[in-house]
Amino acid sequence: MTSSRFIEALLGAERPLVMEVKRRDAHGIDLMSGRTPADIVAGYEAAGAPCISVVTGRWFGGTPDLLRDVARLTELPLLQKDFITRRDQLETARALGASAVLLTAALLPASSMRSLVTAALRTGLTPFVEITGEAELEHVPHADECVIAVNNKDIKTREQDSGDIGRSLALLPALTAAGTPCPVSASAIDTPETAARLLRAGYRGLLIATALLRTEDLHAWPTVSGTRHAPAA
Ligand SMILES: O=P(O)(O)OC[C@@H](O)[C@@H](O)c1c[nH]c2ccccc12
Repeated sequence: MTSSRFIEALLGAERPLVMEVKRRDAHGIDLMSGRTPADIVAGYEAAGAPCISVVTGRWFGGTPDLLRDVARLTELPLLQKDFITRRDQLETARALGASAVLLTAALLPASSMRSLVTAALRTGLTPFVEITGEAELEHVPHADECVIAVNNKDIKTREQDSGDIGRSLALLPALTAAGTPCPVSASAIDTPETAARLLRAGYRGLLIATALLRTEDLHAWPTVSGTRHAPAA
């Protein structure tokens, strides 16, 4: 049993999508379309978001203030998405209102990953560890207390590729074997059908920004019970 509010919320959700607030996509294209963070958060809450991700990283037009603003708007557990490399950033994340923090395996030496996971847990934050390959799983301690997410895009090329959902499908058994209670697939999930396919494969959460910020109807995105009853694609 986990003591993580973030993990509990995802595991208990009818629509287990980590809905993301992201100002721009990787190509610099605006995703807000004139809406405020309050408009977006209200839409996400109405669609039953169990938790919300806030991109504070500059590549995507984010700032730490965006996290603070979203934290004032909602009680939902929040994930900070940025490039965390130092322990003091964990304290800051907590102070801004985060419940979980992104730790990106592709960008962190193994020793830093180990110490940041442990430090995050000690700070009361859930590590949201993002990987792109099986070898990166070796450096994740306390996996039973972490969300482990497969990034379908390549962070080293600043996510300018179109992504490969097959990566998530291939890595799910390794994630489960590593011991995370909450395997997540992140990035490049562009349609409700792709989302349903990943949930049917066994993912317990999906992290989506671009497609949700562009969708006309958040309620068209899958729910757990809808997915269970749908005929296999
Ligand atoms: O817009 P998408 O393709 O749905 O992707 C969301 C999310 O995975 C992406 O925003 C992301 C993945 N890793 C990051 C690291 C920092 C900031 C943002 C990210």
